Amino acid sequence: MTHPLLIGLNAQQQRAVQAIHGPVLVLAGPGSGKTRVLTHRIAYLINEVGVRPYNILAVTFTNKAAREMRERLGNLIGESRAHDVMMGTFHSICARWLRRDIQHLQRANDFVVYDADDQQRVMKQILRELDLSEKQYNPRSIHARISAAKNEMIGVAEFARSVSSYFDEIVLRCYERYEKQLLANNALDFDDLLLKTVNLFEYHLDVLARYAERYVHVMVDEVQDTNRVQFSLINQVGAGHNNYFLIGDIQQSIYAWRGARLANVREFEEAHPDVQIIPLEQNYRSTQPILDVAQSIIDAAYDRRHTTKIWTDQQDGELVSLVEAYDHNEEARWVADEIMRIRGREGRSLDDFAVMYRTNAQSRAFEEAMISRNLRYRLVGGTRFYERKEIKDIVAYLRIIHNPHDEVSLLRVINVPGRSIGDRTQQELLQWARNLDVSIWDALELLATNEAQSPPISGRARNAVEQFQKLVAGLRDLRHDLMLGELIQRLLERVPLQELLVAEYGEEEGAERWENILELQNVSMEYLALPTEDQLPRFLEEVALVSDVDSLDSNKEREPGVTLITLHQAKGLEYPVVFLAGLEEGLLPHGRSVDDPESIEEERRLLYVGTTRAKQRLYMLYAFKRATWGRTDITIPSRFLGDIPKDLLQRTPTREVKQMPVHAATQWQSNPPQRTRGTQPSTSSMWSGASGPVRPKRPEREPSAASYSAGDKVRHANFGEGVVVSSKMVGDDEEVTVAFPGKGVKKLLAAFAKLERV
Ligand SMILES: Nc1ncnc2c1ncn2[C@@H]1O[C@H](COP(=O)(O)OP(=O)(O)OP(=O)(O)O)[C@@H](O)[C@H]1O
Ligand SMILES: [Mg+2]
Repeated sequence: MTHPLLIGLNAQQQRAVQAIHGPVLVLAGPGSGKTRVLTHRIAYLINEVGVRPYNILAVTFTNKAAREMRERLGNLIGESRAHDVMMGTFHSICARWLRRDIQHLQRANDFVVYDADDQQRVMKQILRELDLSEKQYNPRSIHARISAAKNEMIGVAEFARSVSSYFDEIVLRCYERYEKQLLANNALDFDDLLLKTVNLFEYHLDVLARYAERYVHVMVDEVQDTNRVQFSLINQVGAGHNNYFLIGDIQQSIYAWRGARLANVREFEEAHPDVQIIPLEQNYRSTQPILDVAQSIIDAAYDRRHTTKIWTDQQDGELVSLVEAYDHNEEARWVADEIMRIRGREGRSLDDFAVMYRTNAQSRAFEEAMISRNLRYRLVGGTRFYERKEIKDIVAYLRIIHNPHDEVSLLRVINVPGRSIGDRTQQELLQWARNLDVSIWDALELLATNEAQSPPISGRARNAVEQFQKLVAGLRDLRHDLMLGELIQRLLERVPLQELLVAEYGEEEGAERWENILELQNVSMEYLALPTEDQLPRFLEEVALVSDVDSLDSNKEREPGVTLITLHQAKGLEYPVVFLAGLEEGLLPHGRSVDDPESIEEERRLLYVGTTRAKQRLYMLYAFKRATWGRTDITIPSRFLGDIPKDLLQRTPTREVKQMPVHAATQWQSNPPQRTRGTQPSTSSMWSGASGPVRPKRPEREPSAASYSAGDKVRHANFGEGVVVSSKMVGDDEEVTVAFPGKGVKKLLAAFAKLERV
């Protein structure tokens, strides 16, 4: 009889679930159920084999994936058991291990994790200290070099040995200081989380033994995108029981630029000759026409050693559409209109749609098009909640309450709200602390206890600094005894942030930002189940680790919306209807990669990943003209489009193109695009659409007239009833100013505010 946990799996998938001893590698194409198998396998191990959840380690690519997996697992075997499985990204798992064991590396357990923004602040401070100009030495590039070194497990000493250019010399000096600064602040950056864990295991075999014994099963999703340090971790922790379950797809490797190594998989096979390799061949996600297009893109790859064939029994389905728009604005408008058309026809939820693109900057046109049509959307990777200034301020306070030696956070809020501790005072304090070789916090304590000899500041500034020290020390005293929510409450009572926000941003924006802070209170509720003293550290850890994709479902009771997402972030996800936008030379493949055949191939795989996200309908778009870097240029369609046989695509004209005398598609039919390999395709041999007749520039759409006028009565979901004061068109949208009795005057965008007339 089939075990319940094997129902809904095909024979190959069942085999993968039941292969529970020794190393197992599942390398299979997109949509073949790898992630589903991983989830079922965990459930099977627990329910059927009797493995304790505590003994299972499962690594996912994003926190969102981990959450989803935990939820599905909860449905299969019950929430409490699912909860005990160690599941998360490499970063979140390492953070938890280090929290427990970093003292073996002579570091304190109350470390803070610096996110990208904090890392930049440190870098900038270092450039200042080294008297290097930010203009000449981009802090971001220097940090990227340091990060790449860390991912290759190259420390300062080893880096020093390999310095071969003047730039490296500069990076080395910054690297040294950067490490020192992080140590002094008791902070770890993202890369440290992995590197320090590998170090911990390398130098302390007794600690490693504990973990290696605990994790009887080690499972990793998206293994093709692991870098060197991540793979070392897998090998270290898995060595105890040798039960590895690694799944991935070589053709979907798209993170080489972040240090991902395909060689990891090959080396794993070499190191484990007994590895079982299980293929999965049936695709359950996409229709045949979509898979055919995907296959043709990947079949043209240089390296075809790993090409896996996938098949589906969903033979029917629409041909993939190829759409040429006039420019990026029309591209966006056309997509938005098409979403409305499909919705009208098929009654789909907005959740069914995703627009994918190569670069974040491409999102703007789509956002505008969605807003003007009143289509709700979710932008993945925009300004995230935790990157908003007011939230970062509160989090910085919470971090110094947790670890006052975190100087980045301390300097961030020492003068928030304004306490007359200006830049000069801060620099003097910093200098003084450096001379005494103590942290700024230690220096503040010396001041407060009057033990300081020749302190650098006096009078009002000193008084203000002492007040600040008292404030933080007072909150620190409470940190073990108060729930996270209560602690935030106390902080807000003592630091008048609400007034500050109103003073700084005005009534409306101030109120909006204050609401964000209140939202943080809601977040704190999620930690209620933890012991009081664990709530703050766990919260801080998770704040630092939320990745872009996680903002997808930050709001639990969210309303449906179109997803706007970059191709890199779309990995592992699926949507019924997908629009791939901007398939042009310079965007995909990206301009940065055109000189390097390896990078071109990675761009090809990126398109493959995008194509295989679609379940039922796929659109591939490019624009005839595009504005980039402030210039509008005529584009060349992506060379990858030339690899798709023309009978697999249907040309879908945009409204405007339809009126053209010479239709691009007709020329194309008689003049198919050439296959291009590694060379810049010439316009003439490619799409006639791009080189076709000169098209008239179409006027922008007439802005429509405002629909509200002064005196109209309206109702808003949060603010209640109000009276329209004025209304005007801003771009495509209507900005309505409404007076709500008792709530004040608000400026609202009609497309968002969902006002009801009363
Ligand atoms: N045996 C099956 N029967 C029905 N549906 C399945 C089966 N296996 C997988 N699916 C469904 O197919 C879709 C793709 O599965 P999944 O996301 O696990 O694929 P994947 O191999 O991880 O893809 P990717 O490489 O894109 O990460 C999911 O919606 C999943 O629920
Ligand atoms: Mg998957």
